[in-house]
Amino acid sequence: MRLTGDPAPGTMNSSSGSGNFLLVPIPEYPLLDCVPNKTVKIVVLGASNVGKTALIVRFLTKRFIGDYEANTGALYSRKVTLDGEEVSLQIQDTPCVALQDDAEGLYCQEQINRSIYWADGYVLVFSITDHNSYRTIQPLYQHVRRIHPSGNIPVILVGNKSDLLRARQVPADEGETLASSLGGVYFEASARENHEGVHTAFLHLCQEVFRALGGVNGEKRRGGLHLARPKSPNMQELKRRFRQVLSSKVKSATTL
Ligand SMILES: Nc1nc2c(ncn2[C@@H]2O[C@H](COP(=O)(O)OP(=O)(O)OP(=O)(O)O)[C@@H](O)[C@H]2O)c(=O)[nH]1
Repeated sequence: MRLTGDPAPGTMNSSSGSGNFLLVPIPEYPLLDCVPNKTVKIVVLGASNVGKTALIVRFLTKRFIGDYEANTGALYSRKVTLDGEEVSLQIQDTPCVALQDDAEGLYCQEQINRSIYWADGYVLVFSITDHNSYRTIQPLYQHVRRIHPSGNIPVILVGNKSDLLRARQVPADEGETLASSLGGVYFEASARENHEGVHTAFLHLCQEVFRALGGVNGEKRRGGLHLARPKSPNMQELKRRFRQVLSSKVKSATTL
């Protein structure tokens, strides 16, 4: 969801007492200043109403914000310290995805596909109170895989709304099993009640991405995560050149 209000770019306000915060994406410094290879790009994906925006806002501001409008996909930027190094973190909020009637395909806007392509790491969110939102995760992950068919996909699975235990529809062990089948870690969190859980989850993914990109001292692998396989050598062309070299050698031998 998008946060309510239309404040001037670069501002963050709270209307005191009402709990109705106004917030826009806040680049803490111009995106152009971002140091290549020290930018961690994360996208938050999931079904409708699972708390994607609430989680991002909780992570960035330590606050829970209750009033939202439909999400148009905001990009948030922030500096974080990872492995002792200052890194530019960008978090992309997204509109919701939904299962198609056959429950295997996804309704997924083009804007989301672009975000998936752009990102280095993925926060897949469902609500523990909504089994349908849980069922979207596997097809959603497959969708990410289709966009990044090769290589490592840093991912975490977040079961949000853990404060609503009485309404739980997805047991924690189902979340854990699913996360490990995707090669990620499962976190249960409540954007409403708790900052620590949300912080731990996001930071875990940031670290994973940062290390995958090369970390502090490692070889920089930006793009390496998503690099298309190098083209295999063109054998026809190689043979043609080989014949050419051979025939020129034969010619020079016969002319001696
Ligand atoms: N109880 C509870 N409610 C939450 C929590 N997180 C979000 N909500 C509420 O759930 C609703 C949806 O939250 P959003 O953050 O807008 O969810 P979203 O996934 O961005 O929604 P879409 O825009 O539909 O994609 C809002 O009413 C939030 O106040 C949580 O941890 N616990």
